[in-house]
Amino acid sequence: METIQLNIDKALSSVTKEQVFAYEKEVAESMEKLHKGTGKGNDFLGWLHLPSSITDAHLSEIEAAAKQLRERCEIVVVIGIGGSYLGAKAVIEALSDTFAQIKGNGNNPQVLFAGQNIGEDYLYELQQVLAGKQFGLINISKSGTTTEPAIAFRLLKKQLEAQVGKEEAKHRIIAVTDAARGALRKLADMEGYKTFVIPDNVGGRFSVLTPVGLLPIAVAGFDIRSLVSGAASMEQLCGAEVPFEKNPAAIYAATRNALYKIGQKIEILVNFNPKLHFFAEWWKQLYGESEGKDHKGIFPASVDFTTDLHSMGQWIQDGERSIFETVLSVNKMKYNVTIPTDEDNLDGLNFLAGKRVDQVNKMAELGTQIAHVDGGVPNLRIEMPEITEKYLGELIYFFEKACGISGYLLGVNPFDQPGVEAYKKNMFALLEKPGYEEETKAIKAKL
Ligand SMILES: O=P(O)(O)OC[C@H]1O[C@](O)(CO)[C@@H](O)[C@@H]1O
Repeated sequence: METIQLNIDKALSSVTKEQVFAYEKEVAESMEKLHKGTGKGNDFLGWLHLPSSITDAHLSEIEAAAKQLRERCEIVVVIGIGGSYLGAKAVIEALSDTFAQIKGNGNNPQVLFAGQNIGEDYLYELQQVLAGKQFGLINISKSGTTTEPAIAFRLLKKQLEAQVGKEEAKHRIIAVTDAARGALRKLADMEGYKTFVIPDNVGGRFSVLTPVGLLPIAVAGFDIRSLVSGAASMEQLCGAEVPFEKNPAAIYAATRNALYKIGQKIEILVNFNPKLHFFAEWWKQLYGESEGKDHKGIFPASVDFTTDLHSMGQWIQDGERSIFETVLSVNKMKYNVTIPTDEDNLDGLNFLAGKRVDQVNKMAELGTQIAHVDGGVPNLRIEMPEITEKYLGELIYFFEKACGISGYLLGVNPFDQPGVEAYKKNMFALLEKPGYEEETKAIKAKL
């Protein structure tokens, strides 16, 4: 059976296989911390066995709720930020027709996103798009108090109620939040919205395989069962009992830490397929929030090739040697486009006539790998047979498991994010939120 494959051969000119394998014992200890729940942040390990423990009844409930929204709405706006946004966005973008918003999306509603920024023009333009449309809302917030989604929900809830009335609006709003706590839970219970629970022991960035990701993905018309079963097969392949050399999550975590140790402090997740752009955004939150603490951590960056070879390519080839690349490579395209011959051949490209566009892309990929490795950029490669729900599920779990191991190798708590509170505190102080009087005084003195 085909699965995603990790290949670290082209990183081994910078670190040796021995340096990677020297992590075997520490990886085993990290793995044990995850599986026995003895490490830092052990109250947030609910993602570890999530794929294999999701029940058929749970998936059916999500599918039924998605069906309700799909029947009533031509547009569904998913409101959320960070882990309450990026997983669904990543999977939907990867699986969707790139031009679905122009072409229409068959029987599927358009899925739009809000609450992932505080852009006034973004919200205004979204409200205009929704005016006169049959739309619904999925409001996702674990805490229920995050400012960005709360502002978007206020605006869009009002608009929806004005357009269809309070009673109908109730059937078009679903809340995904904490089981008992938080403002969104309170509001949903008060208004009688359908709700789904984000388990207490699953942090935002590890929540894509809960209703946080599964509900929007099902609304968009994709197969959540296949996504979960892909993740479940990776749960086995990355299990605690799988030996180090055969365990892709262990090898990935060890290699990136070995590289970090020799000064490769930036990891660039590379794709050669624009559909994976938002997958990298999801990955950046996963690794950035998990590892960037105690003044440590690999900085997770991303590029879309070949697009960014014409902008960032120079830096990557020739800039400071503090980077390594992890390339997401997709074997098989969905469609077949052949380059035509041209009588005049003014662009000199007739040597490509009859070749598929993807053959050119694959040679760009290989050429880039060789150039970057020659230029001193270690290269890890993850091959994906094709972009389907199953392989995205595998990739998600692979990165989650490796992230848990890697965070423990680094010696941090991979499951908290205390640093993100700093901007919130200042923003509230500047906005003179009641209760922030002291902070307001202090911050104003700095202006
Ligand atoms: O789901 P919530 O509670 O609105 O949080 C959204 C995001 O905000 C953070 O808490 C901090 O940015 C992330 O960890 C999380 O994914």
